[in-house]
Amino acid sequence: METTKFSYEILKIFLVALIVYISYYYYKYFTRENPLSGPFPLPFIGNIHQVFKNSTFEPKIIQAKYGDLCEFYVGSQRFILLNNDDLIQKIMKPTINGPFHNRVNDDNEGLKEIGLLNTGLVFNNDYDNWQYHRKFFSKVIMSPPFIKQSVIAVQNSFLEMEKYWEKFGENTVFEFNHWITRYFFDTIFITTTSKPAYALANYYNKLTPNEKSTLPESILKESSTFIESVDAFVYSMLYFFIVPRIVRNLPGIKRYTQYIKDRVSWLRNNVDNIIKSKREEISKTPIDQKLKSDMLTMFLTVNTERDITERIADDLHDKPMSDKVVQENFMEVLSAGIDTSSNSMCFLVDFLENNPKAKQRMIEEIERILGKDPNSSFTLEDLSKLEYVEATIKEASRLRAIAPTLFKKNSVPEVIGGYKWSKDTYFMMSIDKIQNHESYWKDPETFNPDRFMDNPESKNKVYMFGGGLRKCPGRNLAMMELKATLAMLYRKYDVELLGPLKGHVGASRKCDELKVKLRKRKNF
Ligand code: HEM
Repeated sequence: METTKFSYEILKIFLVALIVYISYYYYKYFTRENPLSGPFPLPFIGNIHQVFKNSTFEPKIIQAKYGDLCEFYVGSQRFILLNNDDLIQKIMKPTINGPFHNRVNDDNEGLKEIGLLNTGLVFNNDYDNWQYHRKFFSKVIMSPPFIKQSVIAVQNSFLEMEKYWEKFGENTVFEFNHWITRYFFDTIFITTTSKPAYALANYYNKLTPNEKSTLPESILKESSTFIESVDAFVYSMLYFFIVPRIVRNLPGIKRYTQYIKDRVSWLRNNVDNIIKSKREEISKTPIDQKLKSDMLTMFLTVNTERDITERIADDLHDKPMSDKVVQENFMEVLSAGIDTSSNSMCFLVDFLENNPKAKQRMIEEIERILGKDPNSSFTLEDLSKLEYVEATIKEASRLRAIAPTLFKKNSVPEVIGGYKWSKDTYFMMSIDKIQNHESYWKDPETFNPDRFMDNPESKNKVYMFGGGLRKCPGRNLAMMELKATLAMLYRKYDVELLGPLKGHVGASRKCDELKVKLRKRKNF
């Protein structure tokens, strides 16, 4: 009897709390600033069920129904969805310490929980701290010596990948997306640490259990778990940012939340080991001997007596970087630099194989500029002459943006789309829609790299690398890598697609499956 009464009291409290929550939720909704059209939100989830379809984030569905300036909710968080180029001009201006500098609010509990708020670059709201990291990042990654070194690394990785392809023979079905992820992983890893990761070799060994290629001792014990964890780390950014705590902790979902947390902490521990080993290498290198010029060594020596960065840091930031800060920067290089390039490459192959005329034109340019010998090496200067290849990359990115949505928020009240918005409004730019908007692009659905050759100005309307002060600092490196990879693949191989590309959109657009056959070209 007592127990029944107690349960009844608990139920009563629960119901009252629920009614208060729902009433408050809808009070906030009906009194919101500048009501726009958009789907009606539900308590707790908002419009999650309408923007996520088959695990894919699809704000385009909202735009199609509610227009270029509209809104939707995730939980109780309101997002203003911007779907045309005019609406984002102010946000994309590179203004120092401008009002749209940050992507997220200072109090985002999810990003705090996963340890991503105000660290590194991506979710760093502390302008001075961000500026220090950014300066360092830009000076290293965008510097011609670093990119020249990467041109060599990318060619070496491709040669290694081909060696394995040759062993399999021409009738093999290759899971292109898996090969290319490992190829970019090896390339980025060697340029950032001077150490080989052997991700390609490990993958080859996994596919051929009877014919193992022997591997020397590596700094990285488990390259496939490492790649999986980088993947989870990238996903954690969207997941912890967007999914409300209450949903993350629902029975069933909680296990998945824990899985992501475990992967991220596994990655952090392993990155710490790499840093430790690099520190040891530096301390064991005699003082009169030159240190390696990789990115990790730069991070670890900046503002020390062995600084190899030629004082990239400025007088305001004159302290060495702690291991924690190095860990954050290094994880951002891995998370931002591998998936983005490998997924771009998969979508490019898919487009080119479905558009033989553009492919032919691209191959002609490659052969004209790099020569007919498919084994000859090339330089950064050679790659910079590949204009049609660049147009192809832009066009693929226009149609299948790797970052199909970008978030920004305003730190002071601002006017966007004719409405004045209070500070801390979330704006979501639908890059997918903006880059396919029929009011700017002729035949937007058609793959046509020539549009950039005929009208070079329109390149500025493609936001492959975002915009403003936070535009991707890896853009020169990424463009070089994509051009080089397209050139090495297409000057030597005929690619046969064995089915449609399968993919989805999570934190970024991802290729989940691309099966191909690779045959050496007949004329070679
Ligand atoms: C095809 C390859 C790539 C694509 C499509 C890409 C795209 C982007 C985009 C769209 C942004 C957001 C910009 C904005 O908010 O306006 C971004 C930011 C960023 N990217 Fe990339 N990226 C690529 C490769 C790389 C590489 C190779 C690196 C580093 C090695 C890198 C490092 C970063 C970092 C650190 C940020 C955050 C910058 C900040 O907040 O200040 N990315 N990237």
